[in-house]
Amino acid sequence: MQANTDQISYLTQSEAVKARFDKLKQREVILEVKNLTKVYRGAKGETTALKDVSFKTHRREFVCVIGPSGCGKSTLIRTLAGLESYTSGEVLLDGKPVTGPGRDRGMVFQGYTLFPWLSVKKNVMFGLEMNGMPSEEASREVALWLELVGLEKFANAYPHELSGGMKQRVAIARALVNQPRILLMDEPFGALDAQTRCKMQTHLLEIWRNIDITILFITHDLDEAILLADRILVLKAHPGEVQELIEVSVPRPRSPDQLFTPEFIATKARLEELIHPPTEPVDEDAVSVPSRMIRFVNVADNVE
Ligand SMILES: Nc1ncnc2c1ncn2[C@@H]1O[C@H](COP(=O)(O)OP(=O)(O)OP(=O)(O)O)[C@@H](O)[C@H]1O
Repeated sequence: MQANTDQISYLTQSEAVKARFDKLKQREVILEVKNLTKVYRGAKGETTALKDVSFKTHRREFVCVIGPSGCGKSTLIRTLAGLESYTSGEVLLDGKPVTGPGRDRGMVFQGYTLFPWLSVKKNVMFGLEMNGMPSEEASREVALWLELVGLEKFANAYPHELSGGMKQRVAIARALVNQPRILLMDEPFGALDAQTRCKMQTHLLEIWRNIDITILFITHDLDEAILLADRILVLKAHPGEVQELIEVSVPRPRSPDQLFTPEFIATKARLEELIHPPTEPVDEDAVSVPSRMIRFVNVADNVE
């Protein structure tokens, strides 16, 4: 693939992309986060994980959240899921405050969270049955969602018989079967190999195109964020604050073939600039490589 080196600004939008954003912003707001602040108080003192974070997500919008380690991505998604309390601010779903977990939010995590003792079908049915849906009806519902994620032939398989990508497809079906208003995804493809990850990204876009779902997706991978998102929320760390909410100018439909287009390159350069600024303060997780390495074995030959 040849890189297209024509330089454009990441802010430049074609007429079609601009028209799409204009339309998107007219859609109803599904999620509104207003001045969200979360302070953890522990033995070592206070940590402001999120400070005055504000943004809106429109119906059927795909928003990715990126930022350096410790910028509060997990805290944000856990708060939106209702699994974490917040110190101040507001989280509104369809205009109503989020006060705890609810079926209106579906969750998909990086770790495989399927019940190993249940079949694929039973894993997806679990939530419906817990909510009192009769088995026969739940079974019919599940069949539709398994078809959507391409796993209808694996309904009776058990999680240990599935690949990592297939397990995540089950997790997506399980989250969607409750027909949530928003799907919250915390690095769902982070544990997959590069090829499976790429297939899953394409598959997720296909699902998103076909159903009425709004997605908030956390990732460390800049290419993944650009490939998937309408807008990318960039957070900075210590404290976790919004740096920029970027409208991705890469036209849809998206595919990995766009990786070297001017829009993609310009957006990625901007994200790199925000996440790895030249005068970056000391990163607490950075591992420094010692200039001289201790040898633990007395080998006669050098390997290179
Ligand atoms: N339970 C907790 N108690 C105290 N501090 C916490 C707790 N959970 C997170 N933090 C702190 O809050 C900040 C944000 O953490 P969080 O895990 O949300 O960041 P993150 O962006 O998801 O990080 P990573 O990308 O490394 O997973 C960090 O400084 C972290 O040390």
